[in-house]
Amino acid sequence: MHVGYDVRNAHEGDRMSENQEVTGDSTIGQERTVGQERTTGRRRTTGRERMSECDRMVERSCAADRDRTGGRDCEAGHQDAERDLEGGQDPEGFMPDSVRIVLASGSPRRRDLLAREGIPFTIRVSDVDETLEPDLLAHPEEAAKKLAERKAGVVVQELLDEGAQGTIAVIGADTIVVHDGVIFGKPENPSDARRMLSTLSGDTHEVITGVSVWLVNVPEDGNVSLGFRTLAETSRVRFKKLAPGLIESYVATGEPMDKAGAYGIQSVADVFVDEVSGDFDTVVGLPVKRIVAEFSEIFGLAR
Ligand SMILES: Cc1cn([C@H]2C[C@H](O)[C@@H](COP(=O)(O)OP(=O)(O)OP(=O)(O)O)O2)c(=O)[nH]c1=O
Repeated sequence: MHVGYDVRNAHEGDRMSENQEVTGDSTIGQERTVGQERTTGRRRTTGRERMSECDRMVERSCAADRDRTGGRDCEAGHQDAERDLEGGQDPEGFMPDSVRIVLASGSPRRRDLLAREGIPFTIRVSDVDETLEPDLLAHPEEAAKKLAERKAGVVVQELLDEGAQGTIAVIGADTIVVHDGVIFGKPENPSDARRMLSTLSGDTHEVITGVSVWLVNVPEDGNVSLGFRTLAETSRVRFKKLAPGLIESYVATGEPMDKAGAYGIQSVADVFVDEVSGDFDTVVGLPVKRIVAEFSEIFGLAR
């Protein structure tokens, strides 16, 4: 299967090159290597608006897709691009000989899940504002996709700012818990964690993980090509009735604080769970099987 990217060469309006003048602060994120050794040139840039430019690009892409697909969502639009490529049209000659994979995440769960696939990758952690615009709060799947796009996009911009060369696939992801249409991210404090767990107790909720994969190609002539595709996977989790004492002692461990919905199904909180419908890894934070299947060409080139 061809990889479904909305392929574009850098051109007026979509250009993301190292020459670009943007403003805002930008401490380059830390990069760690998993699977094999790599080094990355780093420089500090100042006064740049990297994120807003990536956001603008995402918005333009989604709007263009909506126009093109008669109102269907961004993912559907990108699937149209996939079909174009499957039809043998790859005018940009986008698929390279080898790809470097970057996981744009500080989540140890995502690192472990991707490492399990035996694919070499580096980790790049970036500070991304995860505040959701009010209109997205009512559309959880779109919200997870948007945050995943932001996380990958900010790392793409950093890499371009640093003058990275070659072909790089950047993966961003975001996991949210949704109960009765209300989005639960990470708890703000222990009492927020208690509130979330009490709400989830004895009921079923969804866990949505959005994943955005950006493919960037910077040949020696500096003519940047860039495409991305975003998907979301949903699993349903049914919780047992949780006794207040159990919630209290779990919150006291501190474990809920960095997890959407205030629990980690992969650890002691598995005792809260009656049933999972759907992919378990999606709940933990990364639907790796789907990612590897849908982006098999990229991962094949990275091995
Ligand atoms: C529901 C659930 C979530 N989680 C975690 C996965 C994510 O790490 C976290 C949701 O927060 P995210 O904002 O998706 O991710 P993150 O901030 O941890 O990492 P990054 O943005 O750098 O990629 O919750 C579990 O580990 N187990 C679970 O059962």
